[in-house]
Amino acid sequence: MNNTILIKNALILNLNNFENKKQSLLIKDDLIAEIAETIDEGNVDKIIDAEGKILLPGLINTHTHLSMTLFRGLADDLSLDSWLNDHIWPMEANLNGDYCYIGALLGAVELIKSGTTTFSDMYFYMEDVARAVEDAGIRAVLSYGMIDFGDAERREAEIEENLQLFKSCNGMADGRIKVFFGPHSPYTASEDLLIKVRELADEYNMGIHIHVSETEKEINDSLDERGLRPFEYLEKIGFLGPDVVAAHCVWLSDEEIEIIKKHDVKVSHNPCSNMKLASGIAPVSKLIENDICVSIGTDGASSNNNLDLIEELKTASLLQKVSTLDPKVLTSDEAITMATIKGAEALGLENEIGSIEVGKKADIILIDTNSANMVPDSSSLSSNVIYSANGSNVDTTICNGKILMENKKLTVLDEQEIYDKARKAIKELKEAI
Ligand SMILES: N[C@@H](CCSC[C@H]1O[C@@H](n2cnc3c(=O)[nH]cnc32)[C@H](O)[C@@H]1O)C(=O)O
Ligand SMILES: [Zn+2]
Repeated sequence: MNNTILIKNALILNLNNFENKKQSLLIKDDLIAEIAETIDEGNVDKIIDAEGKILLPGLINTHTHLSMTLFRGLADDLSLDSWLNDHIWPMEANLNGDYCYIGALLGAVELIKSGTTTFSDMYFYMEDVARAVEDAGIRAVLSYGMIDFGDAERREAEIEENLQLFKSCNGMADGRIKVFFGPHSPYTASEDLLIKVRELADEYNMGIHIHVSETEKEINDSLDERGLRPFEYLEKIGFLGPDVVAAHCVWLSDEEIEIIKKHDVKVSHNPCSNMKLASGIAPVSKLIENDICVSIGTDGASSNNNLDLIEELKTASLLQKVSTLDPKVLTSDEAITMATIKGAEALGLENEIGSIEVGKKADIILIDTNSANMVPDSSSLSSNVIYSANGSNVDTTICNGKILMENKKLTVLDEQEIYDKARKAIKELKEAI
């Protein structure tokens, strides 16, 4: 017996279809089954009237630390170095699986409410994050953040932990969960760790999620230590490939842009985190000019401080315009692709998600234009979404054919209960310091 949902009168914002034409879309089980001007309403289980609403693919956030919602507002106005070493890492020392589960659920509430259906995460206690993903109904790529600082024993344990996560969670939750390797960065993971990860990623056909070239300090330290910039070093040790998603990529030489292009490395751009930690401005328009796949990420809620991907896209666009003094760069159409098809490509999921096409997974959101900040209707749907809207204009969120929010009401998660538990968790974590 199929579960069918008909969405009618929707303005579909698709990659090749930036038109204002009302259409209907039929969901059968977890898939988009039909898109047409009209679809027969008989025999469908549920009808959603999307009059005045823009329909687009569920958004894809390619760099998060979801459980860090617990540390939102904990330590603001600091550099990355001090923020991590003096504040975040001491707090993280007291985390456990239950705290990470509740932090991930809080993150999931925020993602669903702001229209993100897929996120790529790197953190600890990832089996518990997987449990939260399963319960919340969203889609995720999960990696365990591996750090060895050159310690061989720690290296073995970290790799084992990530492999264990792969074995226990890859394909879990009706295929909504996929597992990647998560070597934290070239400054916290040793050359031996990175080389081993490359070998295992090839063996297990797993992607790799890593932070690269986030701050100027990272570049200078890398030059001091090895005489090479981070991407030059990663290329030299044979680490790079099309399965690598590099978060940040702020400090890049022209030669490194060539290296990224040559190895088809995927970039996750995180403008709010880069601005807040004063890390710098990633040369995104230059990367796009070079046909490099640039996706979008929020980073953790503790360096952002929210997970609103529409706000992130607007920031990305405006930041490129002001830094190049060219208003034509990073248009709203390009911004939409960063959170949809480019995000899917970055995660190797382009055949499943990232666009509204028959046969793809039914990961769909509706944005209500009947809101003060979206009236009158812009001639371009993407302009109205990127420049005028924010996550709170998202009205309906569907993932894998299941409705997770309708008319701004969550259908699966109990948000008040989650807020209360998250407040209690952070209180306990602060007391433990
Ligand atoms: N197994 C590791 C866990 C690493 S999880 C990933 C780490 O990335 C940290 N993190 C969050 N945002 C950033 C960032 O922007 N740059 C670098 N690290 C970050 C986060 O706090 C967490 O410690 C360990 O034993 O420490
Ligand atoms: Zn990060």
